[in-house]
Amino acid sequence: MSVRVVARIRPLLDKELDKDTIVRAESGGDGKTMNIVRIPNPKNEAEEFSFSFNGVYDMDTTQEELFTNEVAPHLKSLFQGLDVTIFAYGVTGTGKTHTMRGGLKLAERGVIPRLLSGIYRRGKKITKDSGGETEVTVTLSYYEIYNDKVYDLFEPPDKRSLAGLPLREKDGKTVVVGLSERACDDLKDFERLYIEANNNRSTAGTKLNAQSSRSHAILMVKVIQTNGDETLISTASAIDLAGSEDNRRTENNKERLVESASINKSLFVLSSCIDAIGRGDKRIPYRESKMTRILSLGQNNGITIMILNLAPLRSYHLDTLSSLNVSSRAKRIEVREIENEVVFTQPPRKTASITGTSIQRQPLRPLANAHNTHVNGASQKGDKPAKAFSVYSDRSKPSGPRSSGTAPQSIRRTNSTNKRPSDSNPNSRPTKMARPNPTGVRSNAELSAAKIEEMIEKKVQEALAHRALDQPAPKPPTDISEAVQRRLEALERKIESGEAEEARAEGLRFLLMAKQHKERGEDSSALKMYELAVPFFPGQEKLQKKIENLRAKIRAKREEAARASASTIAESRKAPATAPIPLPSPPTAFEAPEEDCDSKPRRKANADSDDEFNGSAVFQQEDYEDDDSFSYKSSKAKKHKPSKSATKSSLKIFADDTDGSLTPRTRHLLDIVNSRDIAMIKGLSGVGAKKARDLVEFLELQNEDEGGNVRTLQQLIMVPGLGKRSVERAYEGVSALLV
Ligand SMILES: Nc1ncnc2c1ncn2[C@@H]1O[C@H](COP(=O)(O)OP(=O)(O)OP(=O)(O)O)[C@@H](O)[C@H]1O
Repeated sequence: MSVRVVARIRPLLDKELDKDTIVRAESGGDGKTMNIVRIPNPKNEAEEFSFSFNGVYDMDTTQEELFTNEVAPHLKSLFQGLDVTIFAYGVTGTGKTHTMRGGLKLAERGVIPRLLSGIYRRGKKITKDSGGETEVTVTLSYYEIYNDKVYDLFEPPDKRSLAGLPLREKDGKTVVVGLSERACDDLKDFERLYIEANNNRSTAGTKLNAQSSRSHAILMVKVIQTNGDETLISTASAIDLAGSEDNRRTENNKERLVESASINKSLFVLSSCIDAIGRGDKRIPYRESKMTRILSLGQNNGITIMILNLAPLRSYHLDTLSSLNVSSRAKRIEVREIENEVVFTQPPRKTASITGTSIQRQPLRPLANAHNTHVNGASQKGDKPAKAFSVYSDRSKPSGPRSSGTAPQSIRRTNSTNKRPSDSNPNSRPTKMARPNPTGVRSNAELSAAKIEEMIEKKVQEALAHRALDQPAPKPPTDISEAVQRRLEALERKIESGEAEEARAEGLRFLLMAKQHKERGEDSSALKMYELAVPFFPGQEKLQKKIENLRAKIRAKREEAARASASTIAESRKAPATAPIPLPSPPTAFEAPEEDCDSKPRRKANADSDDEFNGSAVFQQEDYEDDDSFSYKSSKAKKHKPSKSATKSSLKIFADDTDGSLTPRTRHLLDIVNSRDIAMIKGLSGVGAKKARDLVEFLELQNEDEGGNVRTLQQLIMVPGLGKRSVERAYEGVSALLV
């Protein structure tokens, strides 16, 4: 089944009543159902474009009509085990939040409260029809993606960590690690939780919308049906995306601009994903933004409904065309309608009990289609400690009075391997816990896994607090085992280096994207990416210069385009039009419209060429010579000054690089790497899941025209995060396989 795409045109607001409207809904072939949106060609008002959708809702459509037609029919499928994803997409101020959340009055309630109401009603009916044998429970997770960071909306903002919650791929699904989950028994519960959580959402007034969402908000409603020892879990996700905005119209200040650039970037990636899926590309750039990773359009099973929100106003003309264009392409995305399977519960493990209630360790299990890892931790507000650092924490949380007993405690998915949770969870580190304790101070076996995690988290908090105070962290307590101690130290080291590295890597990603946009001739997008890179490289004069040059170039292009269009109009007044005006390719949500008429890929050979990125034009050599995350990209510079690791490598395995001929082993290793198949890559010795993901992410950022592939082992060791030792180990592993 394809993604169902419906468009909704919002009415004029009071302040807009005198404004010109240009968007119309029309019925298609049968003369009854509205499924066409019409909008004039901005270059020739006499001509109209039409876009067809699975449904079109005009200005008079009520909240109830939209829900009844588009969402209610899928409630049955949800209870049959299908996941349902509904997301609102559109330019800022077009009514996404109104559609998804709506107002407080009954008639104004949006898709989300109506969805919950429908779920409770159906759940009660199922329980009643089964004579009370089937129990239906509902849990909620709610998070936002703000500036490409994930934050739990059930946590107050002051408890957020700077880095946000990490994402992990698990069994082909993206999960948010450390996200809380709340039991939600009825609509009253829901309203309380939802209103409270929405207060934590990042919104702000902009010129285009007095209460503009500055983040993408994702509500996950998990429906758990239990009958004896059988459990069926399905998830309804309701997503209110932030709106794309043209910053020449928003008059956004610096902070809003950063948010806006991040919003626009993620929406641009979404439209690139839609394009890539439409073209049938092998690689879809999901990983370039967290939102697209989570949304996983075309990869998620179940039912997906995209609601395109439109404003009818002329002032939105180009933006409206852009979003019409993106969403009409989304219609072609196929989604597999696969139901979740019924699974059998297993008795709770006795050892997992800490507080008297039975609490199971299950942070990273592939549970349902949840993005959530605390399946049974339907925690109450205030239970959760401040998260200043995101560690894998499967520490059981004390259940609040309401939460205990509401969410099932021991649900297992059959699509996970038939292992016990701790077996399939790499973070539970059972081997470390089982190590003998040479100090004899305290046996590891006496520590529960949850206790260890608690100690680690406490330690991490302490380290962070001391770092903030610029004081050395205190010596660790002596009553912990050596294994735990080693892990604590490793974590501390990670904290020390992690944040800076993460920030640098993010900055470099923006630079790389800028380069790619520039090479495609998309100067406005390139400019945005350079601007996004600025906070990561403060005071870089060359970067500033680059931005200024690009701005000047865009300005010059606009002036030239204006002159050209003025002369075309003059010409056309002289001569009658004979040929039809070709359908322009509307700008993407991210592109400045002016570029659209001239967005063909082209290469420049002037001084402004991005080839500078391969040398030190933007950054002085000393700025990045220690930065191996940048060194691979500086391949040309490296030719002149090979890295120490490259020149000094005495290893025989690197010898076959030099004469250009590759041994079968090297070729085999590079084939695995270039396959970009994470499962295969992480199977290499010395390359874990994280390195595999980073490697694939890195490869995806490489330009196709630069080859896009790693061709030698020397290049492979220069890939950020790998290094010589990992490559040697991977090579040795391949050797062992081939021997
Ligand atoms: N169908 C509708 N009926 C009545 N008012 C609407 C409708 N759709 C939107 N509005 C009003 O339009 C304004 C903008 O809507 P909303 O905040 O939902 O836009 P948005 O697309 O979520 O914007 P942003 O992306 O900036 O968050 C609000 O005042 C909202 O109440």
